[in-house]
Amino acid sequence: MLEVAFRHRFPGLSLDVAFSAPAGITALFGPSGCGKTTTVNAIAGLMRPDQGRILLEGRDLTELPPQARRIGYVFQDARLFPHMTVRANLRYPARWRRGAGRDFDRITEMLGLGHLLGRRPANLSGGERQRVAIGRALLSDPALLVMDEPLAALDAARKSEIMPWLERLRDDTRLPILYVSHAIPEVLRLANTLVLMRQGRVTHAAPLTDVLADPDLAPELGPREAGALISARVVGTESDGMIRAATAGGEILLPAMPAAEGRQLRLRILAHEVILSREAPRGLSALNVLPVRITRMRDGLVQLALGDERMLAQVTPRSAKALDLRPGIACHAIVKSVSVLPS
Ligand SMILES: Nc1ncnc2c1ncn2[C@@H]1O[C@H](COP(=O)(O)OP(=O)(O)OP(=O)(O)O)[C@@H](O)[C@H]1O
Repeated sequence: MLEVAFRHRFPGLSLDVAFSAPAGITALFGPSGCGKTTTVNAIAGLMRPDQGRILLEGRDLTELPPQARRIGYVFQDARLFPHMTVRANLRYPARWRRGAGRDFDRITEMLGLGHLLGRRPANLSGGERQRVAIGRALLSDPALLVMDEPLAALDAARKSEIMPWLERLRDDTRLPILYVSHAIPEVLRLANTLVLMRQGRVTHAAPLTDVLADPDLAPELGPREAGALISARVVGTESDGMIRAATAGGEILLPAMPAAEGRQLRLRILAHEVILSREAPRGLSALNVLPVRITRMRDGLVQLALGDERMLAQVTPRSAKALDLRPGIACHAIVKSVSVLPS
């Protein structure tokens, strides 16, 4: 666990930053200039905040020099040593840090680097170079991994190539990973925890699913992005190939895809893809109608309880009035489309 609480004054901006990052990926998200890099620099020991404390697994980092903090870094550009092979790059941290380099085989296997060990960075793709950079950071025996826009320099194809490796890293290690990003798709797919920053302050820090289902916060991610992430489990395949999946509020049909029974999925349901009806609808082309209860409403966004999970629907003030929508009432959520994220 990383626990950050510090204040700092620059001539143009006062920072007051406080959040915790548990194991898994914590995304630091906010507009340009809100203080993300400054926060990372304070954690790394590259700047000294006016006041505050930074604790990593209960260890106070505040007085430690950067090299003693046990933080592994991955930047936008891989920053590998060009004259060294991949193996030598990966072995590099073990030259100067005791305890580093221990899990060489496990980490190279986890990141799929085995067949690249003899190559030099110039002969790797951008995605492969980033994987080596991640491996090198992990082999420095870190207690925290900081990734500052690690995919920003990659094209879309390379981004989707490296994403599953990042998911594996998130799921296979118990490390807290601080992930700075502007990109909503990356945050949605990777983050467990979301820290929203604005003008030098943390406005919210919460599990990603809570932020996405909160009508007060969801708009901060962008007007078209409001919508929840819910979990589901594959229970069967229909004769036409469509997948039946169980959610907290009942079964849902998903587009055909190869999916074994029992597989866990994460479903992204955008607020503007959900229609609400007070009556059970009939004669609709939409396949998925879920029983829900309204829990909160704010500015055209309605939060719905689906069993013990929450989702969002977007409604116009006119429809909200016509249907007399208010917290506490039961209704039916007609879900026009669902996207499935790997889990
Ligand atoms: N060394 C400095 N001296 C004075 N002001 C600074 C200094 N470093 C940062 N700032 C101020 O702090 C603000 C936040 O900078 P920071 O780089 O942390 O933002 P950011 O959220 O990482 O932005 P971006 O997403 O564009 O990288 C800057 O706009 C600037 O006003």
